[in-house]
Amino acid sequence: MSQTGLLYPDDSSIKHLHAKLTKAAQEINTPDHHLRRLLDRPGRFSDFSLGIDGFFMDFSRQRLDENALSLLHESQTLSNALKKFSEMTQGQIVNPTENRAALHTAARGTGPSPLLFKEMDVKAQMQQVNKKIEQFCLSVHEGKISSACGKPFTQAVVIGIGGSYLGCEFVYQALAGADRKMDLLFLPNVDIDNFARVIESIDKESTLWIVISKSYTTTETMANLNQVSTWLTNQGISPEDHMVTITAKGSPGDDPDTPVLASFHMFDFIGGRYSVSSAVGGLPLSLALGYDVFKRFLDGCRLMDTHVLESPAEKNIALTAALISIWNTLYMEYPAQAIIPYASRLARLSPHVQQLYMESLGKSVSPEGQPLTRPAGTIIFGEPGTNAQHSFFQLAHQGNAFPVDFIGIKAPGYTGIQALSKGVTNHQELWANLLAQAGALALGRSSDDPARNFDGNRPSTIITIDNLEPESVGMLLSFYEARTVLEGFILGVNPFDQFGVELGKVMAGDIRKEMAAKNQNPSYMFACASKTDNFYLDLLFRK
Ligand SMILES: O=P(O)(O)OC[C@H]1O[C@](O)(CO)[C@@H](O)[C@@H]1O
Repeated sequence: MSQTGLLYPDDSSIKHLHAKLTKAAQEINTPDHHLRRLLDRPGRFSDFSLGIDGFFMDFSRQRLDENALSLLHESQTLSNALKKFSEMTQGQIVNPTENRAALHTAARGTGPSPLLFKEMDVKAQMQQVNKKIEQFCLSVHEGKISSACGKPFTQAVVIGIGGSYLGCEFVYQALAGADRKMDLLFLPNVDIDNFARVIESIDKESTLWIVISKSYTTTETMANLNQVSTWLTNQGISPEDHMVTITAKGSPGDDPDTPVLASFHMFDFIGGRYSVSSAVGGLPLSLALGYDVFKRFLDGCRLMDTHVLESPAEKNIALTAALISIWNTLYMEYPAQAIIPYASRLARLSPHVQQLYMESLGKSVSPEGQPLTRPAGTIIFGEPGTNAQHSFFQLAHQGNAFPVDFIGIKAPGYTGIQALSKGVTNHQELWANLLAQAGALALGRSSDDPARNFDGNRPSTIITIDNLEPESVGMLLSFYEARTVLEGFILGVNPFDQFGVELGKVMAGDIRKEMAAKNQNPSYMFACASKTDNFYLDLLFRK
């Protein structure tokens, strides 16, 4: 299949489509295409919304019309994005720069059975890992596996960074309503105060440490592992008696002689930012909430996977969202995108999607190494509503506009007594604000006082899920994964490599060597390549 993408430089059909999309954007930027006018069109809401059981997406307040949407679908056709997505779930090499497949979908059972990859039955291997997780967690919960101090494990701390914790933290917080079997804490940052906060919050005698690192070389994670091990030993606890690892087969951490309570494999064909449905999420979430909850989360992921694989393009929710993202970034030229869940339990969704999207699409060359016509991707940020209204929505309404994904939950987790204030419950108040914000951004309100004038015409999508049960959270996670991957395929980038994170690591290594020399020899004179760095090291080490 010939490779192409919306950002490919030399494809004449792409150039022609790009010109049509650019013209369509110019039309949308005319007064008779203000959202006030678009929203008045007959059938606007029904034609610009899509849904499946448990997941509804209303994009009627996005600044596009039938013409623009139809042209955007042409970009999907030209790039064969949906076909490529399907091939991805079957184990084809979709990460050519690392010669890898991307089989995060197989971790929840999506794709053919058996799913053979390099003579390995991938699904069978993953089911084996999940079986091991289920059995280990049951033993911990039943006290058959307990701490070296003879106590049951009641808390677990994930030592991991990036995709080795962000997705897990998002899902753990989202599922806060589930019966908690253990508390889960996270130690991602090498900042010693992150460690300090964690040890203040745990009982060391009943805490299990979960080291998660696909490479087992990430400096921060290895430094935290060393810090925790040193602290435990100093506290009279043998680290290996309170530790499990999750790492790739053959990584430095995958040493059968490493004495830990248990070790679980992750696979090199699952990238960190796509790994929460693998053991990376499976073990911590099953320890905290029970394996059945994790299994229900996987069921939700698979439901959305199936929709993306089986629905026709014009009914495809994740594809449509990917096309809208491309439209807003490339043609409407918005500077960023916000994810604003009107649910405090989804507070960690945008940090997870930040890595998922920006580490996947923040590229400037095609998988074949061709410079793209412009760098891909945009900035993702977000906070829960209604908090965001009292933080940065001033700019959303009257400043440099940006599109918003509003996420609403039909039924909150809390089912206790609910007071009425101004005649409504708090959950209803939450929804009143969500709907009002989307409306105000779209419609605005004219005023003779310029400071009080709202020009509106500011785009948003409203995503509604039934609740914060595991299945709903799984659908939401898979939706953003699929939206990211499809956008990458359509643009013509490899969504699965991340060489951009390497230079900083190398330069930190050079500075680290200078610091280590000083620690060895206090009279050492810093000799960083950069005089600025020498200034800061002198400052840092000055007594
Ligand atoms: O799981 P590892 O190998 O420690 O990597 C942690 C994170 O660091 C990154 O590799 C970026 O440096 C992410 O892609 C990854 O999720």
